[in-house]
Amino acid sequence: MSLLEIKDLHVEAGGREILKGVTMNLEEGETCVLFGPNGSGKSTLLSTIMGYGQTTVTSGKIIFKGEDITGMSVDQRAKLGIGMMMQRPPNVIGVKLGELVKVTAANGKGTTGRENEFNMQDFMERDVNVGFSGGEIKRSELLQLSAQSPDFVMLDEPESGVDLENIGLIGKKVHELIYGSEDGKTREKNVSAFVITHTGQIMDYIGADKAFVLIHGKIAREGDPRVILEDIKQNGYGVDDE
Ligand SMILES: Nc1ncnc2c1ncn2[C@@H]1O[C@H](COP(=O)(O)OP(=O)(O)OP(=O)(O)O)[C@@H](O)[C@H]1O
Repeated sequence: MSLLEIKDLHVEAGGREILKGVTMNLEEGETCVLFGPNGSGKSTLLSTIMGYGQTTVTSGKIIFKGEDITGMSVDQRAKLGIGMMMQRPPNVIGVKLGELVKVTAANGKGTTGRENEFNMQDFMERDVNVGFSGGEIKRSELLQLSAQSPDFVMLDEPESGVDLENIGLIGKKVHELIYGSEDGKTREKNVSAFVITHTGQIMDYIGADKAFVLIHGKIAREGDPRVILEDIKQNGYGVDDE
């Protein structure tokens, strides 16, 4: 059964059309990766599904769990079970990470008190994201997602900017978010996921069922993630700048 259906989605930002008719389907329990060159609209697609950011949907539809969510607010979408790890989340001055995690857990299905697992114990009294390094932001975003425990999780380049020591931690926590366990031996849940990756590194930690390639605001290709990744590594995206 389809969990997410995107139908001919057109999105504008800054007076320019960024998404030019995206149509795609994500099945329940499926993990999909999204490849594409810089500036092709990947983050815009994820933010538009989340309902976050300064973009305008000019036409098309986003259907989640059979419901048209195109015009819904971010918090309505979060309540329906959508969660997102942003590439560059905003600083939230005056709100401590610990407070945010508590509120998120109260509205979601996850739990609090897990900061040690994410190596975030020294950050709970700090304002959200203020002065956090790139890797610290990733761990903080994952901690918040674990408190929300969404049914559908979108991750915008979870491995980018993460050092070699922390990549294992991030990979395990992403695995846990999707399957309910860190080690991959047991599957307590099967959350659906949509993950942007340039390198495919995160695929060492999660089983990707399908890949999409977004080029110039359109899905140019769909298929086996490993075949597509290998092809991109060998041949590039084969596109010129517009
Ligand atoms: N609010 C905005 N105003 C103007 N332009 C925008 C806005 N948001 C996004 N864009 C533009 O839309 C294009 C797509 O951006 P987006 O961040 O979605 O690309 P991406 O595929 O995620 O790129 P990358 O791989 O570099 O992260 C870019 O050219 C970006 O500058």
